[in-house]
Amino acid sequence: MKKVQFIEQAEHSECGLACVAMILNHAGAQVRIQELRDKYGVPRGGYKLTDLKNMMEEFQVTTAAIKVSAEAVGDLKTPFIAFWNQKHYIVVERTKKQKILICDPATGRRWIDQQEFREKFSQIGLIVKEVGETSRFVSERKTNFLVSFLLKKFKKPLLLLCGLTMILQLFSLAVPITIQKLIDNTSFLNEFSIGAFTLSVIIVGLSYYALQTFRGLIVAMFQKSFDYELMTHFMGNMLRLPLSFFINRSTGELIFRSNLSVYIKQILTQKVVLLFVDSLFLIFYIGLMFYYSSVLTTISLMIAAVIVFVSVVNTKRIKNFVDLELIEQAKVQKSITEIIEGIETVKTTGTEKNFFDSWKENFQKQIFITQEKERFQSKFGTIPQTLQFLMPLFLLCTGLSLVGQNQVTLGTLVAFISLSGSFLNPVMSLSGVYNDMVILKSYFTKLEEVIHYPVHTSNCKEVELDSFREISLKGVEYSYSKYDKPVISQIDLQVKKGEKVAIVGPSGSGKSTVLKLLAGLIHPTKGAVYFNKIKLDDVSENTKNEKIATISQSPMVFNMSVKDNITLNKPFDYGNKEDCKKMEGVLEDSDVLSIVRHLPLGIETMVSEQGANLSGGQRQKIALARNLYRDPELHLLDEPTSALDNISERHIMKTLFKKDTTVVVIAHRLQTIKNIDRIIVMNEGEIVGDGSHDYLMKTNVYYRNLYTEEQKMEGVS
Ligand SMILES: Nc1ncnc2c1ncn2[C@@H]1O[C@H](COP(=O)(O)OP(=O)(O)OP(=O)(O)O)[C@@H](O)[C@H]1O
Repeated sequence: MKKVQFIEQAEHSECGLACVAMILNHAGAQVRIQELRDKYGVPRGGYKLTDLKNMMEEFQVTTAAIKVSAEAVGDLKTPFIAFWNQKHYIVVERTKKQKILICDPATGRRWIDQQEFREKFSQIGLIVKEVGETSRFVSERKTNFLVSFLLKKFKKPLLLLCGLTMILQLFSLAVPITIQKLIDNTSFLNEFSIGAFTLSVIIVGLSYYALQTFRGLIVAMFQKSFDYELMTHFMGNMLRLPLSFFINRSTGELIFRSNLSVYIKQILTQKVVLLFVDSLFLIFYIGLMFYYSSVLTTISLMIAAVIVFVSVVNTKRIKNFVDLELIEQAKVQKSITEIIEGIETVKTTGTEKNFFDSWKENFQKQIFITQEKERFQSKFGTIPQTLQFLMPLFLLCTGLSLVGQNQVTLGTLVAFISLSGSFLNPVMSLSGVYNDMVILKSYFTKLEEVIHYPVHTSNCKEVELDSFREISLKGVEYSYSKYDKPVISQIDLQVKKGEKVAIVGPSGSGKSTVLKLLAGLIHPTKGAVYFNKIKLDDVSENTKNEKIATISQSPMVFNMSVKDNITLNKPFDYGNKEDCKKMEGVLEDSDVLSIVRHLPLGIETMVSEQGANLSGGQRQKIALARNLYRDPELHLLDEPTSALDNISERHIMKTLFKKDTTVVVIAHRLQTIKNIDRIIVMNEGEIVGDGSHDYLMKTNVYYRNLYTEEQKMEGVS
């Protein structure tokens, strides 16, 4: 029966997508989860069963959703998607009388018993009815990144490494030949003189030492540059990824992935080079062994075949353990990151024990799997080692009888045993390396998602623009996933140079989404955003960075000085009058002056990680100062003063609106934007009002309601 290729979910809400990918691949449509993610997106709450059905239909795999009891699943055609625990999807791969093999995208492939199945199965399944021809869709494969990366950047050191390893192998080949000559041919030593022989041994020993040292140095150099290149590639790519990539992904999981390069480089340098060289040398060894004795060679080859067989069988199981281990390790990393990031909430809610227990549960699972892996390795991984240990004894027994029959000389037997030891080393390392290659693949798939994630690029040449004249949204719609209702729709909005526009509306009405679209952080699913009548996607990053400055709802302050947080590491010269004047203006306008006045080192005072030594309002002021320092032509501000007191808020808004730059601001207090020229009112993803406060109060029921509600809350009649 064809096995289901297990696919792990990368985000908490993509279990459905992973199950679809597993079923589609099983049906013959080679599709990766990343490709489905790009095509359908990932809704925050996950997919409905009908969405999964529709997706598979697009690949010509017809399915049917059925209600079925846990007892009756044995009659269903496998694999199928099962609704699990009322909140999750898994694939049921096989059913036996007492056991069921499941592929859970969150925890891996495992056999479970009937009782667990009965407890967790939510009695709904999606079974495959028919597989059409066109499902044999083969997506365009990227060339193997690792191979092309290695060949492009490390061809020379790798060749050098292979060359050196080959020379070192030749040394080990020379030893048995010499032993045979010494034992069988006593005149051999006379031909040479003891002194000359000893000298040759010393020279050979020194050369071996020099070569080993040189090889070690090359390995160290290769590891350093491989680590550097892979990580810079990973980080470079990660920073270029669109915001949508990070929206539903866990920080801990991403950190965990970035750390995998350490293992990859170790496996690559210590094992893969050996694999290449060893496989070349096996042919030499076998040839020489045959030359010495075909009977003994046959015995050695049989033992080697058993070793390879056992190792390959073991490897499959070990790969399973490694996949599970990686999933659990990532979970542990995720929970640690979450606890550290949310330590304030953990403390204020008094939930230290709950978080500790949840971390402990994950950690226990992780170490349990590691222990299972180690136990398996000690039970079965040692079979090849035992055979390796026994082989010289087998050879000695058979060899001695051959010596008795004068078929081989004693010297040949001793040389053969030494040679077979050297022959078995590559066999052992080959099977070990196969193991490592399989593990390497598991590690690498985790990095690959970041490395291969498509970066949003424009088809046209990017346009540089001198100045900002207007920004507009035309017929814009945005949804987080294909089957989700759009969170905003039919948005037409034009903001001209110099305008001050406020966006207001109830929570969840789509204000931040509009702002993110204007900033180019996300891309419309329908319609387009225009900057000076040019599609925003076609405008160069340079222009966007220069002309637009955005503040998100929870701006980040970094672990650097207040000054560096404002300049974001751009050069700032205290000796330069203009730099100082600009900074003074910014500090005054953003009211950061009131903060730094009380700090011991002024603007050189260090801010803790994530601004932990500042108040929420102080962090907002610094973020505003950062925007002002950039001196953009368009400010996009998402509730930039929500944590500020009324006085600071009024001061900041007043200075912002006084400037001749264009400002689009989402406001949570209507009082502060009452006097602005233009207010956009949003409700349920649509623009329902556009005009001045007075105009909207007269004509717009949504705005009037918002305003009067606020007035009531503030106790003004
Ligand atoms: N990552 C996400 N995945 C799916 N839906 C999302 C995601 N982020 C936001 N939404 C949904 O999009 C809709 C609009 O959200 P948005 O943040 O734009 O509203 P908002 O008006 O700015 O709200 P608030 O005033 O509370 O900030 C909401 O219904 C929200 O639940």
